[in-house]
Amino acid sequence: MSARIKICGFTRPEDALAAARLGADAIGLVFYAPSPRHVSIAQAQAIIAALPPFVSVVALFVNASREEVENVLAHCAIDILQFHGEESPEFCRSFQRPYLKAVRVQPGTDLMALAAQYHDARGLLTDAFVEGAHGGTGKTFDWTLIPPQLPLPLVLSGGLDEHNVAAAVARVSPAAVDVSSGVESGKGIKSPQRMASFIAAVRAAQNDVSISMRPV
Ligand SMILES: O=C(O)c1ccccc1NCC(=O)[C@H](O)[C@H](O)COP(=O)(O)O
Repeated sequence: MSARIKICGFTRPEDALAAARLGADAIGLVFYAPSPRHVSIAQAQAIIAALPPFVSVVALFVNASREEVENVLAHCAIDILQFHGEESPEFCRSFQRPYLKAVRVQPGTDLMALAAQYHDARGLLTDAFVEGAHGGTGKTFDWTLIPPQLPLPLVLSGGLDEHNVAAAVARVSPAAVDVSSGVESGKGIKSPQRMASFIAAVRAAQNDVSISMRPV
């Protein structure tokens, strides 16, 4: 099955519409105030309103309160929640919505144990561990730290771009890839050219089934 493509960190409706037209499966909205990609509820509503049908909207939080998450859910048409901090499994599953749990991977990270704890997640999103940052860093991590038998769908992220995503897909055969910095021309400003190149690279990698390593 082909890897789904999520592009994260939109701040402008026109960029999200361009992503959808280019074939992105999902767009991510960052509800985390310290991020340069943070969106308000009004911005999120405008971005969502610009999308055609059948593009999933992912709302990203970092250690948000229950009230913050519920406020976003009350005002925006969100399909999937993404928890990018130290949220407990109980917190993640308490909204009765599909969710992704993000994990910042470094040597010693036990992804099998995390997959067991967050067993009802729609997927485990693996990002790079960077001291003092929660995400959107543009940094890659060592993909060999991902166990081949991970029991949850893998959403690979962290420093992906049009130049390395084909190798990433070939190496770990993720269920989905997630990118932010790697398709930008500025923080929160997505480049249509870079998004097109990224999506083309994912699709091209998948046509070369001979180099896929993860069993389906
Ligand atoms: O994008 C941000 O600014 C951000 C801030 C805090 C937590 C998560 C954030 N983004 C999360 C994403 O989903 C990114 O797509 C993921 O971290 C990969 O980012 P990048 O390495 O820039 O592609």
